[in-house]
Parts: sequence; C-alpha cells; structure tokens
Amino acid sequence: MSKISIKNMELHYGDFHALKNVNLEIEANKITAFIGPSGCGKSTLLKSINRMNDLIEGCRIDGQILLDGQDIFHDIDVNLLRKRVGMVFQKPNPFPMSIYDNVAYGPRTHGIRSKAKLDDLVEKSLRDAAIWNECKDRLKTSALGMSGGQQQRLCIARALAVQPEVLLMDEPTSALDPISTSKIEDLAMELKKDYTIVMVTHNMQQAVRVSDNTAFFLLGEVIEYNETEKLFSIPADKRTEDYITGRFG
Ligand SMILES: Nc1ncnc2c1ncn2[C@@H]1O[C@H](COP(=O)(O)OP(=O)(O)OP(=O)(O)O)[C@@H](O)[C@H]1O
Repeated sequence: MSKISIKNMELHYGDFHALKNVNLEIEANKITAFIGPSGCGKSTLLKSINRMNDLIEGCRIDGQILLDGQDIFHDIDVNLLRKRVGMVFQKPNPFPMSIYDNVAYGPRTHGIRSKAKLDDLVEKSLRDAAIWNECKDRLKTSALGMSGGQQQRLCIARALAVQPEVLLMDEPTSALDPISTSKIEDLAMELKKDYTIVMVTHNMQQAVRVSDNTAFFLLGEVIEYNETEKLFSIPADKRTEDYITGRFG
C-alpha cells in the first residue's frame, strides 16, 4: 500500500485554481521528487500533506489525501498529523535558542519531560541527521552560530526528534553550498530506510541523484509521474521532455 495517496485533489486560493485533479501514490521508504517550473504548485501540494495550508485564508481543498489509508482532513487530528509528517523548509530556520533546545523543542511540546529521555532523543536525532560529531561539544550554544549547512541538518534533526513517519522537504538545499548540499542529499538517501521522503527541488540533477520517483508539475497539474530513471530517460509527455531538456521553464 502507498504511504500517501492523493486522490482527485483540487486546491483553490480564493478564485485561483492552484492544483487541478492531482492523483499521486507516494511509496513508503522512497524519495519522491516534485519538479516543475516556478509557481506550478509543488510547494502547495507538499504543504497540503501536513495541512500547512489550513492556516491560509481563502484556501479550499477538495478531494482526499490518505496517510496509511486514513483521510488526513477528517480522520486524523491535525497535531497528530504534524507529528507524523514533519517538514523542513527552504531556508534553515533554527529557533533562536541552543542547539539542544532546538532539537528538544518538539518532544517537550509533546509532553516529554525526563532529562534522560530528552538527552537520548537529542543525541539520536542529531546522529541521524549526521550533525552529532560537529555539535556534540557545543549543545548548549546558540544554533544561530552554526553554518547554513549545519543549521539545515539541525532543522532535519529537529524534525526527526518527534519521530515522524514522513519527511517533507521544500527545496532543502537551495540556500546551501555544494558541500552542504551533498551532505543533505546523502542524508536523505540514508534516511529513506526509516522514513518516507517527499522533496520539492528545482535542481533536476538533484532529483536524478536522490529520488526514486519523480512527479513533473505544470500549471497546477501533475503531467507525468514515474520512476525517476524512466521519467528522465524516456519521458512520456512532450511537456516533460521540453522541461527536462531545458527547452522551457
Ligand atoms: N497563500 C497564497 N495565496 C494565494 N496564492 C498563492 C498562495 N500560495 C501560493 N499561491 C499561488 O499558487 C501557485 C502555486 O504556488 P506554489 O508556491 O505552490 O508553486 P511552486 O511550484 O512551489 O513554486 P516555486 O518553485 O517558485 O516555489 C502560484 O501561482 C502562487 O502564486
């Protein structure tokens, strides 16, 4: 069974029809990439998966998104949904507090108080995000003193600390240098053993390097969805071909 099933989804921002009849099956323990030109609805769909669009006035969603077969709009409490489906944003956004407190933030809001338990979770999350060795001796210092690439891995650790099942990544490397980018890509490939990852990227080489499946978006529609290797080698739709060969977009 798919981890996430998106069925006949339509999304409007007021009068603007931002997603049109989207149907996608997102597989567990795989990396799914969303590609397409600017403004075609990739982030809108990504954010819908943990109901971040609920906060936007005038946003209306029709159709269904199922997480393990449960309707995220009707069958799952939104706080529980956001615990199960974590998110990492384009620009690293650590909270202005210590490295430790950034990672402990989520578990604390979910009621974990025991210092031993928090210590364990912080260490495990930082290890899983491949940043432990770089910060284990300065856990009590401000996260804002870290480099951009370190901050992004810290934000991944913060997302992992609440033990989600799905990790949504919205252009997670677009603000990073090539070395940090490659670390995040390696990390994503490592994490898919335990998590289902959905990643928006503008970088087609990145989609090819890391993702198993790719969805190509254009003007609010999913034009083509396939195994990444197939989509990039033998695109079925002329519009996909034009985009991946750089003829537009
Ligand atoms: N809060 C909002 N209110 C109104 N329109 C919005 C809102 N957010 C996004 N849109 C519109 O919806 C469309 C899709 O936006 P979205 O951010 O999902 O695109 P995208 O494919 O992720 O683009 P990019 O690659 O540039 O991030 C755009 O036309 C955008 O202007």
